[in-house]
Amino acid sequence: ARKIILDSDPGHDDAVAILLALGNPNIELLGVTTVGGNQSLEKVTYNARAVLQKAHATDIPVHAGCDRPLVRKQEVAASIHGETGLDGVDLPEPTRPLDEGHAVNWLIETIMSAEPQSITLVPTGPLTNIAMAVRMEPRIVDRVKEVVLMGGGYHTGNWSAVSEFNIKVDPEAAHIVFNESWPVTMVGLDLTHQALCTPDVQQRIDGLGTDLAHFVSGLMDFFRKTYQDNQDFIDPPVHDPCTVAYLIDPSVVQTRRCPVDVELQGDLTLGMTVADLRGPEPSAEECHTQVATKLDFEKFWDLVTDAIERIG
Ligand SMILES: Nc1ccc([C@@H]2N[C@H](CO)[C@@H](O)[C@H]2O)cc1
Ligand SMILES: [Ca+2]
Repeated sequence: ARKIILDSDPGHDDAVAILLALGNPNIELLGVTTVGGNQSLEKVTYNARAVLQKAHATDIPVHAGCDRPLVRKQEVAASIHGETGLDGVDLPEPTRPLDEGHAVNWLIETIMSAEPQSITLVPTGPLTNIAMAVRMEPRIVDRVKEVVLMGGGYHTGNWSAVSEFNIKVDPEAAHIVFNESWPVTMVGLDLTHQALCTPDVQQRIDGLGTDLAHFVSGLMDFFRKTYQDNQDFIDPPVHDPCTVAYLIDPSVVQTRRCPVDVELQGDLTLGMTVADLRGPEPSAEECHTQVATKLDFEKFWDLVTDAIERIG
């Protein structure tokens, strides 16, 4: 199984990413680290613990990380995820205490003590923790198998005309992550806006009939409402689990190898992930970054539904 660490800011779609990682047998979730993003660090950390509790996964460690971006002031997405960061459902009280120690230290220790190339980093929030880890221990870059992150977009934005929330709230951190030599797969909005939780999809999940299934359906009800009210979508795009789905079955997500860098200076373009799609596709030796382009909608939702069913 593919060993992964989810660095997240739950968040309705982060919650689904956690469940997909827990429920799919091809993924071994080593732990969850949290970062301030969709809501405050305190709130997203509680949410991560509560989602794991909901899935009876109290063996999974949760470490809290950075509570704000490296340079800029914190910006949350309460308009989308609500005041708690996971509005719309009742959360169980976590029984597992928050794990001791800062997430950045745990990330470094875990990666440096593991078999080289055995751990995949899956960030689904702002990249503050990952950037800090790289600066504290540069050797993790060569030991991590790859980074598959939800963030950015090469032809669209959601927090400005051209930039995506996870990148825009901490563009300096993203610049660090994209410019290290490790393999980076950017699962951006171009891909994740295809991962719509349509009423049919939601009914299929709800129809599993379990408490967890109804919980996920409740998350989607709230997410649909905020996406309709604030982003002019009919159905909510469930961004974060697209990263895990790609790791489970690469055929679910088509990719295109290309240089990607992050804008730090632009007035209009701050946080934009600029992908150079011109010319022939470079090789992996020439270019360490690739972007996700096309989702296999049916396969994706099969994986999500199957994972929820397996958790029970
Ligand atoms: N409008 C909006 C803002 C932030 C997010 C969160 N940031 C990423 C998508 O921009 C996902 O990780 C999701 O958790 C989703 C929608
Ligand atoms: Ca997220």
